[in-house]
Amino acid sequence: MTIFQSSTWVKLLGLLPGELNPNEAGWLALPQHHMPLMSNRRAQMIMNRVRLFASLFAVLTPLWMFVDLLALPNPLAWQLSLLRLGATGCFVFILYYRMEVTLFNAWRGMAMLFAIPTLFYVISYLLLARYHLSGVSAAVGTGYAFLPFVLLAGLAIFPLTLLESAAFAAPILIAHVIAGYFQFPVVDWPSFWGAFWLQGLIAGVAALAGVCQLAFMIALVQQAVRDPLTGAFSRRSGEEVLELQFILAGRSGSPFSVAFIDIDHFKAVNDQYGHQQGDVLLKQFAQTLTQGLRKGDVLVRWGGEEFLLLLPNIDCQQAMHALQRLRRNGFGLRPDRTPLTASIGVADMLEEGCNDWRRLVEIADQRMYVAKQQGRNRVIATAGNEPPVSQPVLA
Ligand SMILES: Nc1nc2c(ncn2[C@@H]2O[C@H](COP(=O)(O)OP(=O)(O)OP(=O)(O)O)[C@@H](O)[C@H]2O)c(=O)[nH]1
Repeated sequence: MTIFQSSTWVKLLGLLPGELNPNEAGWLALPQHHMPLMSNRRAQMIMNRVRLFASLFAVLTPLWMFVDLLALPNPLAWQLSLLRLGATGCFVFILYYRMEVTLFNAWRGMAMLFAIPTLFYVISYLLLARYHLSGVSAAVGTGYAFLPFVLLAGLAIFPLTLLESAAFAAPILIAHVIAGYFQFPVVDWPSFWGAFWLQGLIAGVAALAGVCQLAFMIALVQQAVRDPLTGAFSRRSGEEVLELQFILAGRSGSPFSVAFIDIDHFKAVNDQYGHQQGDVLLKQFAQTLTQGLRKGDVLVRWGGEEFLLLLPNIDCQQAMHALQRLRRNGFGLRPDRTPLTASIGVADMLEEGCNDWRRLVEIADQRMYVAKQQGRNRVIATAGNEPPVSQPVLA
């Protein structure tokens, strides 16, 4: 049993938005299984907030220079002012540096953003430690010691997993220890460890805030991307995922198959048993199909009783095997207890030499029609002028 299946974890999940199911709870701890659409939107959000933070620091950092010049002795005031100008330049650089929206680049942006004030803190701490300040100067000097607290609190504005929060908080906590280490003989150790403990607490609260943001973001993305009846991806978000996966497969040169699935004789269910019963059947069909999918496979409700299955990293032949497995599990039962069946057309991006996902879907759709013409309840995966490869009727 993993930690994500434990009863404590499930109880904790009860405090989170209902859109998160236990399988997705691990998304709050680690980023590696997030669906691409979710990662993309999160990356965009993190990059925007990095710019927001950088613009705030780009304004506030030089402003404090005047206080330093008025309150601190020279050359300390000038050294700190130069340090501030350097840091401001770095923040402005982050503000205008454009990067492709990927999660990796979002992490890079955050790393740069937090590295600047962390270094600033260590250097300023070492400069200030050379002076015995008193009165207003001492008060201004003490203000520098609060920077790690501000940075740790700042982590709270990012929708991060627990692992990411820990990774970004660690260098700030380490910087505090390094600053203390360099001043070993003169540091007041009880105050030092008291401050460290407080920083740890703030890091914990910020991590919680980040995870809550992430949970609500996942809930909103789920609501926005899912078809409310079946829980499959809606057509609009499905097109977005399709485009993204198509580009990724094109870049890596790996196969990418799509299966166009149309339920057989669905109109008859509506006509004989009513639209509501038809809805129940659609829901059951999507749920059964989803249960049999591998991680990374995506089911899209393309329209009415038509679904599109996106199968990254597998070619037509492997897709046929996957579909065979799904058909063996069955798609549920019709109201008269006979098995529900579907006609399926499959196409692989590499095999078809497609450079447009729309064309790939069109080919799979045409093959689905061939399956219908050949008597339904089968999978067709080769071009029309070749002998059709169809699987035997299972129902
Ligand atoms: N209950 C319900 N029915 C829907 C929904 N969307 C589309 N439909 C119905 O799905 C039926 C599709 O019928 P057809 O396209 O004629 O196809 P079919 O009866 O499945 O026959 P074949 O595809 O040829 O096997 C129509 O009656 C639509 O009204 C929905 O959300 N709920």
